[in-house]
Amino acid sequence: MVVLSVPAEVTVILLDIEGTTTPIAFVKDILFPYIKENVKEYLQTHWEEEECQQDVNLLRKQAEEDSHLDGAVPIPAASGNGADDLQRVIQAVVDNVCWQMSLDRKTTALKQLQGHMWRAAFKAGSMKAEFFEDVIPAVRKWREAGMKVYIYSSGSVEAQKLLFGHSTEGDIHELVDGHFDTKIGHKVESESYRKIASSIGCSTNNILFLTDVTREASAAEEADVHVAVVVRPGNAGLTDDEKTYFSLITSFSELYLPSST
Ligand SMILES: CSCCC(=O)C(=O)COP(=O)(O)O
Ligand SMILES: [Mg+2]
Repeated sequence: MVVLSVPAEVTVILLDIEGTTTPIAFVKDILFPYIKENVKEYLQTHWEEEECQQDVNLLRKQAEEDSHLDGAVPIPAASGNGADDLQRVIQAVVDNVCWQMSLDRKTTALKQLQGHMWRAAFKAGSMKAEFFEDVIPAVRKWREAGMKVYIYSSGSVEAQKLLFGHSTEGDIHELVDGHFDTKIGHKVESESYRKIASSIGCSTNNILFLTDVTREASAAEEADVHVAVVVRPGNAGLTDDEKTYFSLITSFSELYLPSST
């Protein structure tokens, strides 16, 4: 088995979710289709609620920022004049969400609505989050060795907590010390990793970030964060240069903590 030694200065392990702790297939085949199939009904049912209105307002603001993009879908304000007008606005929100999802966009607006929609499915028990089988034992071991474990995903913090609270292995939220999402900044921007370190109260070189996306690994590395790229079944392939440049692991069990036995 390949072993990657974790530098002694590392005290925090920061984990991506999709493609790292969790199969991309779970996200693409279960989480995302749930949104596409239910978004219209969700909006119709929850439209009058404060939370739903905040989600729509954020999506509308994002749509304004996206107006220069090819295929962008604007979201008009509701005039308050009748059911037809309301249905027109709801359809625009649906089309905007589907357009963003077709591009796998990671905007805070999209991720916030998705998190609110998944809440019902997870709480009803009709959806359970999948984790690769090495993840939970490894995280337990790291914590026993004194490591802190944080999550940094484009999925909203609320959605992340749903995944850890409703997994196929039960409620495992206590394995995580804290969560970050795109509200702290985008995962391909190095400043996000500096802000995360500052929020945790450590230096960037105390963090080891595990992700499947090399652009995220490069951004973290630029901020002096240690990185390893996680190669999982179903992940996008890496170029030969990426394979040579980055430390690669195929399972969390390949990480060796000098402080553990
Ligand atoms: C709570 S994760 C839901 C999946 C998701 O929406 C997503 O964008 C995953 O992105 P990641 O940064 O974990 O690769
Ligand atoms: Mg990922």
